[in-house]
Parts: sequence; structure tokens; C-alpha cells
Amino acid sequence: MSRDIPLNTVPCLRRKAAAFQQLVMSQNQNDNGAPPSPAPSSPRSFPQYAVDTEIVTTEGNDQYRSSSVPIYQTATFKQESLSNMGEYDYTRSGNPTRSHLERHLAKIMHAGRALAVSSGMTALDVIARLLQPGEEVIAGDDLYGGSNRLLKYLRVNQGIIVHHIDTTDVDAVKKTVNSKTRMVLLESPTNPLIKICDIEAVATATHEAVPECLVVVDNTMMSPMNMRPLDLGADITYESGTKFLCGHHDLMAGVLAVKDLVLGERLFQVINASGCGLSPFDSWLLLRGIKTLAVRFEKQQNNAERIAAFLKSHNFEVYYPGLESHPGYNVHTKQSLGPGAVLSFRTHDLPLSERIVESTKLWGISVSFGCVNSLISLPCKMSHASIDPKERAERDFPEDLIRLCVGIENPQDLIDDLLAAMVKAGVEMKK
Ligand SMILES: Cc1ncc(COP(=O)(O)O)c(C=O)c1O
Ligand SMILES: N[C@@H](CCSC[C@H](N)C(=O)O)C(=O)O
Repeated sequence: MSRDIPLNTVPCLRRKAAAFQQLVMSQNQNDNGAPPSPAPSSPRSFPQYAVDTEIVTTEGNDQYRSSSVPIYQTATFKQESLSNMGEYDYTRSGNPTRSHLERHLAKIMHAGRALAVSSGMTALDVIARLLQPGEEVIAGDDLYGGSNRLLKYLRVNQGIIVHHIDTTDVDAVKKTVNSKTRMVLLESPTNPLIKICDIEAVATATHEAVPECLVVVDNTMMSPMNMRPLDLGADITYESGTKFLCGHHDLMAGVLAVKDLVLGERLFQVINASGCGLSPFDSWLLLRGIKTLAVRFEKQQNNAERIAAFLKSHNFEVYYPGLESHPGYNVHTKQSLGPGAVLSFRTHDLPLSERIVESTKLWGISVSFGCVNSLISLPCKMSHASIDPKERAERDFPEDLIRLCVGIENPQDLIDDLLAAMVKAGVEMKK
């Protein structure tokens, strides 16, 4: 499958980035002694190659031409003089290792600016701080438990009105958007029910109704390997860097990206004010992970396709957008480059699902996904336990749902392990 994507927005991005850089520099000079602020982390170069090449190709400007970006493990930066301040003063405001990562992310996410923060939840929190009391948010009725919890917090404590609706239904979004809507939050595929939402159609309908409303896409499930929501009309895309970008479950991170540099500056101001920028070491580690994203992701996705076919052949109800039987198959195929490596399936029997999860050997019982190791979980007791059971029931959340997050192991070993776990748990397997 070709991973090339037309980049017709690039020349305009380049002009915008240069103009914005100019603006920030002139502001710094006129700011009557205000501390320096780093140049916006817009891409240094623009994508010219397929995504797997771009992912591994980073551009440094290190004085010794080091192949790996140095870790600037420092809180402060000394200034030449009071009249000649440098780009960096304090790591909360900016750090060269973080800037390097952010520029690379901006390039691979087709963004004008990217920002790296301490977790995926922090990324959503930074975006949510753009909202005012009384404003409205539309979000899915199937979304990651932590995002649901943050939206609930905003509703209870900050006076934000939140509508949870079926965002796979564009008409339902059109009916709910009103003059007070300031944010539409989408996941596609959703976590954990793998529902597909037509991002372009929702973004167009939302912007037609309320031009200033931000369409925000959580792209954690797809990563830039499979989807660039900014190219589909989203205003902001964010993802948990803890997952595919890192790939090894050894760090927490979140990334945000925008095309509009003014919006990017507003998000940067929140990050600087609240101090949630990613640390130098974690920025370095995340960049290291990103370089192998293409090979990991391709193997994980190929494995997932085989496992989905195996489950389907045994008549399980499988949720995976790589299967033509998935109701969102056509929309997903239109807006992304592949089905990803997370899938769910049902047994319609909670104790049986629990026994399957507890009987695997190779599949680790763990939350999260995107890791090189394969993981199995029961969302109702793990990643989505923070959603009130009553609320889960109202949304018809299947408690017996098992989620598989596929790693890079040998696919036959993974299938054999699942099969053995199913037999041990008492599933009658088709011969
Ligand atoms: C879809 C999705 N979005 C956001 C997050 C939050 O990311 P983090 O755990 O890095 O805060 C998660 C998982 O935690 C997730 O699954
Ligand atoms: N105890 C955590 C659960 C994290 S779930 C992580 C990941 N998004 C997943 O879907 O597995 C919490 O309460 O946030």
C-alpha cells in the first residue's frame, strides 16, 4: 500500500510559518524586557518523501553534527546580556530537545506547529482550557474512559456543557451543534468499540454551522502512520504519545498539532503557564521511539489483520475496521491508510470473557496499546472502569467486551496462545 499523501497545503504552510516566526521575533524585541520565548516549533523542512522515510529522517543543527539530538538536561539558560537574550531562558517555556521533537512531529503530522506535553490527558486538558463556562462541547458516546472523566470534571466544576452523542452519525452532530458549541471532540476508531466517524463530513458540517468551533481529533488509535486529521479538516489533533509513538511503554507523553499558528500560540501559552511541557529526557526518548514507528506499526497492523480474521473465522463478534463486515469500513478506508492494531470482540458472557483474559500467557493483562508486546484487557474493569457503571449501561457498553492490542510477536504464536486460552476458558471452538 502506498503511504504517499498529497501535500498541497505545504507552500502556504511555509509562508505562514515564516510570517509567524517574524511576528514572534518582533514581539520578543518589543516586549520591554519580557523573557525570551522559543521560536514556534514549526517544521524546519517540509515532507518530501513517504511517511516511513519522513519518520526516520530528522534534521538537527547541533554544533558537533551529532546523529542523535542531545538531551539538554537543564532547567535554565544563561543570557548573553540584558539586551541580547537568547531563544531559551527556562525549560518550562522551551527546551531545544523538546523543540527538536516538536518540529519533527509537526512535519509528520502535516502541521504548522506541534507541541509536546506530559501525557495524552494533558494534551486534552490544554485544549479544554480554551473553553469558557457556558460553552458547549460535543463528544462521542464511546470514547476513552479518561477523556470521559475529564469532560465530566469540566461539566461538574467548570460550567462547560457536554453532549455525548453518536458522532458516527453526521446528522446527529448537525442537530446538536448550536451557536454555543465551541468544541467537537472525535475519536476514530473509538476506544474501545472501534466505531468509525467521518471526520471530514463532521468538520465540514460543524464549520458551516459555527465557523469558530474547534474540531478536535484524538488520533491515538491511528498515529500519523495511518491518519492525519489536520488534512481532513480538523483544527487540532492530539494523541497519547504513550502509545504507538513511543511503542515501548516506557514513557508518558502527549502531542498536539495545529495548522493555524495563532491557535498554536494560544496552546503554547497554556502549556507555558501551566508548566506541562514534556521533559528533555522524555522528549529525547519519544523521538527515539518515533524513529521506529513505521516498522513497528506495519508489523502490528499485519498481525492484527490475521488475528481479526482468526476470531471472525470462529464466529466471534469482532470490531475491527479492517474487516469488510465493519459498518464503518468504507469511511475508514477513505480517511486512513490502514486499520491499525487494536481490535475488540465479544463473547456475550462476562465470566467467560474474564476467564479468557486470565488464561493467556503471551498476551499481557494490561491497559494501554501501541506497545511492541501484545496486550489483552477487559475495558469495563480496566481502561473504562472510570465511567460510572450506570452510564456504561445507558450507553449499551458491552461489559463482556475483550480488547486486544497487538504487538510485534510472531502472529501464529499469538493465535495459538489465544486459542489455548479460549479452550482453557471453556469456549467451544469451531473445528
Ligand atoms: C484514545 C486515548 N486518548 C487519550 C489517552 C490518554 O493518554 P495518556 O494515558 O498518555 O494520558 C488514552 C489512554 O490513556 C487513549 O486511549
Ligand atoms: N487507571 C488508568 C487507566 C488507564 S487506561 C490507558 C489507555 N488509554 C487504555 O485505553 O488502555 C486511568 O484511570 O486513567
